[in-house]
Amino acid sequence: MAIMSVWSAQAILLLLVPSYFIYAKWRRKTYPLPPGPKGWPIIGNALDIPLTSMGPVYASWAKLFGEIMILLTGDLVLTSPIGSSIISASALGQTIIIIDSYDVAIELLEKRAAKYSSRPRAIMAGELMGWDNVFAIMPYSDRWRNHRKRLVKYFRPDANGISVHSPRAYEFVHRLVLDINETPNELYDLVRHTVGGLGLSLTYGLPIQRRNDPLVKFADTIARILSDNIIPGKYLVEVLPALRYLPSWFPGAGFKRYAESVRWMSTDFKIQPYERAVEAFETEGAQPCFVSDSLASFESREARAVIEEIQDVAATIYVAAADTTTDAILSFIYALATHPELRKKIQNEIDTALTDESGSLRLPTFEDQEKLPHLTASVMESQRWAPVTPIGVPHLTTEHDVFDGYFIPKGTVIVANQWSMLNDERVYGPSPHSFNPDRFITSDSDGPEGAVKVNPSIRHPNRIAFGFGRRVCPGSHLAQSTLWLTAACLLTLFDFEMPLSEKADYIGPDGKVDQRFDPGLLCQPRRYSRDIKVRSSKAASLLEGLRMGM
Ligand code: HEM
Repeated sequence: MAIMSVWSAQAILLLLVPSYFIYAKWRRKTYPLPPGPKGWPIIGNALDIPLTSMGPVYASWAKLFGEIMILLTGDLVLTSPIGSSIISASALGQTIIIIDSYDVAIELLEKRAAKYSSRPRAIMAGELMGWDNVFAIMPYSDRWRNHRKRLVKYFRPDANGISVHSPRAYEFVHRLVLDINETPNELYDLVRHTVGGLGLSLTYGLPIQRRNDPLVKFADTIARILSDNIIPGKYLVEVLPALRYLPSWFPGAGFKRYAESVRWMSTDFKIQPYERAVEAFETEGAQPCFVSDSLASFESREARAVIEEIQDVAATIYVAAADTTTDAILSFIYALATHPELRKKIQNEIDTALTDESGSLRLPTFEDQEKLPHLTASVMESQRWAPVTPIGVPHLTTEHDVFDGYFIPKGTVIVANQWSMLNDERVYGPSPHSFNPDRFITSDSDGPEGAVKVNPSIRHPNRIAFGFGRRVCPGSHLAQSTLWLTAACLLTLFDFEMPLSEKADYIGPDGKVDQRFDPGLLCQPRRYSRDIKVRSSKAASLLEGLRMGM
């Protein structure tokens, strides 16, 4: 009996395995890949894949390569593409799918998250330079899940959606406005230093100097090297992984020699600040932080593994938080410096809401958000108009899928074109390339005559700007809180102007990213000159009060 059942099991297997492959092949044949540009043999679309202005270029593909509509006009038959919310391309055998619509992003990245939540292999930055401990680039796995859980637990929001770390955000933002008052020409570096310092303080609890803090400088150097080397397409080894086995001395293996020369950085950044944090726990000046909080709630797993995990997550925080939040703040300042009429409108709103009966002005707090709808709308609009991550961070599929009649193979790189979703006229109204916070404003029927509020029925840009599904940004509450508070404090205290010749939209008239912005993976206005002054005597006395209290 037993032998019979082994035989029949084998026979079934013999029949099933080939049938599975035939079925898989048939399915691939039955369902085509989504439409997209025609590629060359072997290299596919490798020469078409944009390395700059990706958001608008991919959006133009979505318009161009959709289904064909046939128009009959008299004897004439015209064909016109009607666009597609999902398109595909390939580069050296790697399939890439670009999602151009919010609804499709929700369907695939959120509702079918179990298949769409991995990340493409990062050979240069991860495997060769040693940053594979950063969970933002880890594949979908238990290791990633454990790391992410730790970060989510610490960076949670309160009941009003504000980061639980808002007291530390106040401390750093108040320091920032004092520093800008002292050296307004250093605005760019001061914002960077403040955001980095806040991230490191929350992670390691170490005291951070107001300027030129050595830990912030070290972290900043490292983050720049990492972000320069994570650019897709920069290294051939990303598409031909076998190249990673070339010996370092081999001609053309310069990438390996470079990776080896900077590999120490990933180890040092993981170990050094962690050890300093642990030593500093008992010393004066150290504050509660991610490391102290995580070590206090040790779980039953082996100690060494837990410590490694805490070190890894701690190292992830700076690299994920610093550039992104800095860029969001700099884009906001750029937008308001080039739209003086909007800035004045918001400052009037601030004066009305924050001036007490005796006529003195106070600094804004998170409790003021509802009283400052124009300010909140302008923060939302800056995230929509110049999104920090125009094409998000790519996901990778871990199973075959079929969507809307299209085949999406396992191992496909999925790009969510956030820029395109944030420029959807059907959602955000006409002229989406222009900076116009009023698109988020509506009348408030519960308030006094003429009162306005943020329109809750227009999709909040944060719903798109922080990504989707199981990989959605776990630092979004801290980022939003820091951005709103910085914007509110800056507008309360300062006037900032730029020559009108410097005014530009993120997207220029040619449909590409304007030269005043970085056209790469992160959107950042290039260094700009502007004139910053304290805006009134009330603002000056507020700054003086703040200085005395520090
Ligand atoms: C304005 C500021 C920020 C923006 C626009 C932003 C945006 C994003 C986006 C688009 C993703 C990818 C989501 C996806 O794959 O679908 C992401 C991931 C991530 N972000 Fe942020 N982020 C910001 C600030 C922060 C901050 C302050 C932190 C840390 C406290 C943080 C930590 C992370 C981490 C760890 C990931 C990787 C998540 C994973 O792979 O599971 N981010 N962020």
